[in-house]
Amino acid sequence: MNKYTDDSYALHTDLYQINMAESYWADNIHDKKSVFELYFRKLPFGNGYAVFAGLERVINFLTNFQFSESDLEYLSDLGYQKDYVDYLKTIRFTGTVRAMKEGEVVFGNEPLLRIEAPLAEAQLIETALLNIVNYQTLIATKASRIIQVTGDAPVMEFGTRRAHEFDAALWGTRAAYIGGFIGTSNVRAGKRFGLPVAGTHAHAFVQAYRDDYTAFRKYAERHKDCVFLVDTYDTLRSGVPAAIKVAKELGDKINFIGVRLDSGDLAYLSKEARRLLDEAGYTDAKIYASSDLDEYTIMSLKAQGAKIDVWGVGTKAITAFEQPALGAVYKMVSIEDENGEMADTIKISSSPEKVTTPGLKNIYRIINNETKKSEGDYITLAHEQPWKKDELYMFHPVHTYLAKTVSNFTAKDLHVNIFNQGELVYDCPSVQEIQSYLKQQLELLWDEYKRSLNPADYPVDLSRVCWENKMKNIDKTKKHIQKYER
Ligand SMILES: Nc1ncnc2c1ncn2[C@@H]1O[C@H](COP(=O)(O)OP(=O)(O)OP(=O)(O)O)[C@@H](O)[C@H]1O
Ligand SMILES: O=P(O)(O)OC[C@H]1O[C@H](OP(=O)(O)OP(=O)(O)O)[C@H](O)[C@@H]1O
Ligand SMILES: O=C(O)c1cccnc1
Repeated sequence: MNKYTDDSYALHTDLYQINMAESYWADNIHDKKSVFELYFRKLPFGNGYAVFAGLERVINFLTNFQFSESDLEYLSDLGYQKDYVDYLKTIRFTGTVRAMKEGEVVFGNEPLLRIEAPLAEAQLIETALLNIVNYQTLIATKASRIIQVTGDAPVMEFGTRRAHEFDAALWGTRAAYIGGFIGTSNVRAGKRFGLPVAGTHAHAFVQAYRDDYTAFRKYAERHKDCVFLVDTYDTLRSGVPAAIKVAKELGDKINFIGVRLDSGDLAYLSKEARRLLDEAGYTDAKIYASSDLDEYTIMSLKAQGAKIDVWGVGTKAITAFEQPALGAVYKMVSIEDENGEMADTIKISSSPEKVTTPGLKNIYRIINNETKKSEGDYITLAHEQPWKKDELYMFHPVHTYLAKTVSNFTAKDLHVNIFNQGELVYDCPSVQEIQSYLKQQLELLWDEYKRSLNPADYPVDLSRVCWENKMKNIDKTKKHIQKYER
């Protein structure tokens, strides 16, 4: 039996964060002001955009950030000295955070969260923030990708049984809803987040009653809304005819919503099921389909003329099938120097995409006032005021010859204030509001960025000031390092 109570998330971190914080504390630099940014470099699934999710849980985590007595006891047992453990006991999150709203359409190299906090605090929260944002953003993006293919047809989330354990099912379901799914079969997620819950029934129900007709009849005697699963024995000879028979017998006593197909050739079976339902007069009855569906299968089924009205998607959305992780990172961009001034920091790498962009920054979406479409995103140093400019010169930060001048634009600040020196200053919207926010933001994007196959590259540019500052820091840091090279 484990003697420690699992009663906080403060240790939901990598050991090296605790060790680094210990050195900062021992060296008395733990309270130095620092700035970190959380961002990913590459869009997942080859998609043209991603959907930011995870902020609500990040807020919960930071609000409650505190080592519990059992955390401290465990750290003591691991061998950490009493004076350091006593310091950890006092730690709370006292930083300032700006972040994208959940449901924001985001791209590579964009600061999704900007954390200004005492160095030790900023370090101790890194792992949990990445853990939350990486997963939820990945699932919201996968869901949105599926929604781009299904169009107006509703998609239900069915993935809990295949999710990577409880937390992934719960928060993944929420993320899928943000991405555009209309509801979930997970009842706990419904209760917790106010998501619509719905469902049909399983093959076991038909097996329990031995035949389709008896099973559907028993189901209908107790449940008004009926979607009958018709593929347990023989979809077209037994399942669909039994559904029609029960619908006729019970008439207005039930709301015969339709049937669900879960195996076989979904294109053929859906067309035949449609024909049988229409011939029986049930032209409004819906055909649900599930069975390892994802955006590719759905696209193919639509191309085959499948008559499917509602899609049930489980495994491949909740597990982010194809790409198991989003590679978001958390990088220091600025730290207080010996004189109490903020100084830029940079990480240089032989791969250009891994070189960080130094300084406290903001990010804007540049919206063309005539087309109402976005021209691209524009990252500036915090003191810049792009909204005051009449013209903006936007250029690719690596291939700088790719450039354009934009006029008559609105610069929308993509960050909102979340914490101000430890105080929460943001009201989390409901999941329904987040879902509709995403829909509105997608309207700003040309279709070329939204297609699932080979989408166009969306511009994420640095202002000239920000770009020049980055180049200056690369030179300066190289010179500094040369002094230590042998
Ligand atoms: N007409 C179709 N075109 C393309 N893909 C299809 C079509 N019909 C079904 N599929 C997909 O093909 C796969 C078929 O799955 P699989 O062979 O495992 O069996 P199944 O018919 O679903 O039966 P079971 O789940 O009982 O094993 C699923 O991913 C399904 O979504
Ligand atoms: O296919 P997914 O996208 O994951 O959707 C959820 C699946 O869960 C249920 O199947 P079940 O667990 O009974 O097993 P099955 O795959 O054999 O139908 C349901 O009938 C779907 O097939
Ligand atoms: O309600 C359903 O049809 C359902 C729920 C979970 C998994 N598969 C299907």
